[in-house]
Amino acid sequence: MWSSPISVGLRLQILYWALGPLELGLNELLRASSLCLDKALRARAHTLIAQFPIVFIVEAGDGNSIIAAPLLTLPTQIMEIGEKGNQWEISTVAENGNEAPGSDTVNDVKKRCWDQREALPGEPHCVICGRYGEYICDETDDDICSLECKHTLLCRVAKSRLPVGLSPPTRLPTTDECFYIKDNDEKVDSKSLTNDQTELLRTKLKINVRGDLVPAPVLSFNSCNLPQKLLDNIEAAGYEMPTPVQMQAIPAALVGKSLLVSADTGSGKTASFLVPIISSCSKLNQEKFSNQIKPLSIVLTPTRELCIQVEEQAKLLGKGLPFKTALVVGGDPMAGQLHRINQGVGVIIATPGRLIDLLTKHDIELDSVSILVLDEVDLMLQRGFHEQVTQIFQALSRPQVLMYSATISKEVEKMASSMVKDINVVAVGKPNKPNGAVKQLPIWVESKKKKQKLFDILLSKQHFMPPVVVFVGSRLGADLLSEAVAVTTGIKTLSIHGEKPMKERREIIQSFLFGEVPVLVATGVLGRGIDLLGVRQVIVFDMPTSIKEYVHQIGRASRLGEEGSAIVFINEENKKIFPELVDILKSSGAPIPRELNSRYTKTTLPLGRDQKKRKHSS
Ligand SMILES: Nc1ncnc2c1ncn2[C@@H]1O[C@H](COP(=O)(O)OP(=O)(O)OP(=O)(O)O)[C@@H](O)[C@H]1O
Repeated sequence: MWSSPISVGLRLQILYWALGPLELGLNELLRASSLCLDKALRARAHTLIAQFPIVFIVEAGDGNSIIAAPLLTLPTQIMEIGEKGNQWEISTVAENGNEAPGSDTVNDVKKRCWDQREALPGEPHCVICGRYGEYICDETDDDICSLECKHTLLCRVAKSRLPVGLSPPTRLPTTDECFYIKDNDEKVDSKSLTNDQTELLRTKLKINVRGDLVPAPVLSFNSCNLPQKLLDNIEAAGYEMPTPVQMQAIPAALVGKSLLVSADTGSGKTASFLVPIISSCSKLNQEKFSNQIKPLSIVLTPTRELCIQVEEQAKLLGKGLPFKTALVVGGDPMAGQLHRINQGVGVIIATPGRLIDLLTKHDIELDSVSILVLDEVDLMLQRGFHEQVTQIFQALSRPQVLMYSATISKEVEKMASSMVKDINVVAVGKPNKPNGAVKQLPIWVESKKKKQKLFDILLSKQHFMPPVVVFVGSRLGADLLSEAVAVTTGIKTLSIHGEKPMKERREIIQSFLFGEVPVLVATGVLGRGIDLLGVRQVIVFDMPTSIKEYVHQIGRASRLGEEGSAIVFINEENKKIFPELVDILKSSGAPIPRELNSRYTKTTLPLGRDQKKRKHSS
């Protein structure tokens, strides 16, 4: 056991680095301070330790009494920070995943999750944290590692039994790949990372980058030279640390790179373009163009709902800064939108059709627009939107272009590169795959039995996890199904689709998010980008015709890596997407229904010799 006291009163910092086998000098380490005694942070840190070999370096806030040096030679250490009298005590509690020598907790029931060791291959895993599942929870018969995880498990079970309409679950910490850093004084200078270190960091964060001179990822919002007010707003929004896509995209966008970014649904892509926009606009407004009344940036999204949501987030992050927003969507009066733009705005958030309408009917100068964002870019470059987007693009004078989606194909990449020269590609995680936190449960259901199956699920205490979004393929279908659900099950249900007036759509989403209505039947209008906090279950009643839309729809069941589930109805009518669906299900480790498997095998396996002959002779 190694320990060292630090006098209370000194601000403590935890510096850490996912080192792997690499050895770095202290000066080369990323500097990142954080409130090390915060319980949630410690829990998260321990999760990180479970994933990577990490060195924790602890130093006092005055920067002098660095006690990290001896640790650098020990690549995997787990440190505990505790209070003793008026001293903080720091001790090694584990090394390389084993109990630390002298630990007296070996035979006791483990209290906390991080007291438990990693599970070896073949050993039982804790259903909550994945560590060694040393105990069995009597109430549920699940393997668990500690009292702490037992408590979490029982809370979850209790929550899943809550009656319909109660408040949505609280947020869990962000994904494990996220690093918590909150350095108050010292700025992390990513330029000081060597190429090898940058590569290592990107590998750890599953970031892939193509293009020239893309800056290294940052581990903290504080490292981005953002206006202090913006940093305050980020903190007030509860963003303790950047998500991986934000770590890479924010610094790259801030140096003016045009980007094509793909990352999982619910991984924080919106803030990764809003933060650079707000930063540049408010700096411009403050420093040079205090009287600037021309719009400085444009965000285009495919739906009104998404525009509203992006504007809300922009307002939240831009609060108190010289940065105004204008929402330009159909359904709201154009005069008000025009008036707002003429007052001078930092960003116009618009659907392409309405913006073109506004531009053709009124004289709006866009020559000051320096950033254009295409959210859900794969959809924006598809027929229907492509022409409008090109028209808007041509009205601008060579802006920096930031394009985002969870699904970006090679074809979209080609189109993006032909539209914008020297575009840099940033891909976080596995491209075009569903968010791994969403458990997919495909069920083979014949079309005429789908309604009954849905009612059964909604009436089942075990399977119904409100609030639930049910995705259907048509507007009429949405209305009819929502009515049928309400009548048959007695559960309050509403429908939402593009034919309903804007005001009504807003109210429906609100009552759903407030828990007044536990089931919402929606068309694709809610399929992309919408951040339905609290929704952990999606039912895909009508399988969309494209696998991309499927990935987006089931993505509504998880935000920032929180676990969710998607029950998916499939049958013969979806055969066009069987190959892609099977591929997605296989790569996600999801079960594949027998009927799907046999049909897929029939349609995709190369013909055997006999079959070929028969085919030839017929
Ligand atoms: N750094 C952060 N820390 C904590 N929460 C965050 C952070 N960044 C974003 N969020 C929250 O995470 C949620 C998901 O973010 P967002 O909607 O931007 O995801 P997305 O990647 O755009 O998803 P989709 O592909 O579904 O549109 C939002 O509620 C957002 O407020």
